[in-house]
Amino acid sequence: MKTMDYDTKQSSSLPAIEDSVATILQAIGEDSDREGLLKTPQRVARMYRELTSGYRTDIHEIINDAIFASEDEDMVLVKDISFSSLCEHHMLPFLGKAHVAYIPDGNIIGLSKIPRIVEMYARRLQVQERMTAQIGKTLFDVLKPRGVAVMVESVHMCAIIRGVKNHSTTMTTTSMFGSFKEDRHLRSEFMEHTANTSRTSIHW
Ligand SMILES: Nc1nc2c(ncn2[C@@H]2O[C@H](COP(=O)(O)OP(=O)(O)OP(=O)(O)O)[C@@H](O)[C@H]2O)c(=O)[nH]1
Ligand SMILES: [Zn+2]
Repeated sequence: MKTMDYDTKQSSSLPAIEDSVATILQAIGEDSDREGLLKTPQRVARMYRELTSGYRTDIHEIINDAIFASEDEDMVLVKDISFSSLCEHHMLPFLGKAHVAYIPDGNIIGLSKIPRIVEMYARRLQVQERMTAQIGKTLFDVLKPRGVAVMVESVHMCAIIRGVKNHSTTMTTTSMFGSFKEDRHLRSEFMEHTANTSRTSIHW
């Protein structure tokens, strides 16, 4: 498979994150030597490594050649893929669901690979719009289907626990490629399928 630019950053330095967290603890007036905080810098460093693992994910390892020939030409829709990401402005979580559809053009992809692509882009510092587009573009590139549609619905902690403190707002973003971009009937069909999704589970 051809190597493509998936905007990855390979390194993550645990000691540098630990030092920075210790600095923050001191800066907010905490005693970083008290028992409850002794291991906090290491825990937080491991947490950030986990939450940003998508920078170090290899798309080809994920796909693992699970692309299969198929005559099917109808829409394939994988709904309610749960994810959590970090907003790049505040480094606070935003979490919700992604819905991904494609129209095959000779090939289908292993079901689990779509949530894995979502995870790859969620586990980075993101804005929801870019994450939505990256998921769609990657599926469009690796599978080469007739079209791809992605919808992401989420709640942003940075708008809930701080700042505007709006507890009921959700954000919905879409990204369309190929036939979904060109054909508004196809787009409407996708929107209808995703309209019934259970939004309550991502309400705060
Ligand atoms: N479009 C978009 N905006 C986001 C996303 N995540 C966070 N934001 C917004 O990014 C903006 C950053 O605005 P700034 O004015 O620079 O930061 P701020 O002073 O903390 O802003 P407030 O949240 O309004 O207090 C805020 O409006 C956030 O709500 C996202 O995924 N997409
Ligand atoms: Zn934010």
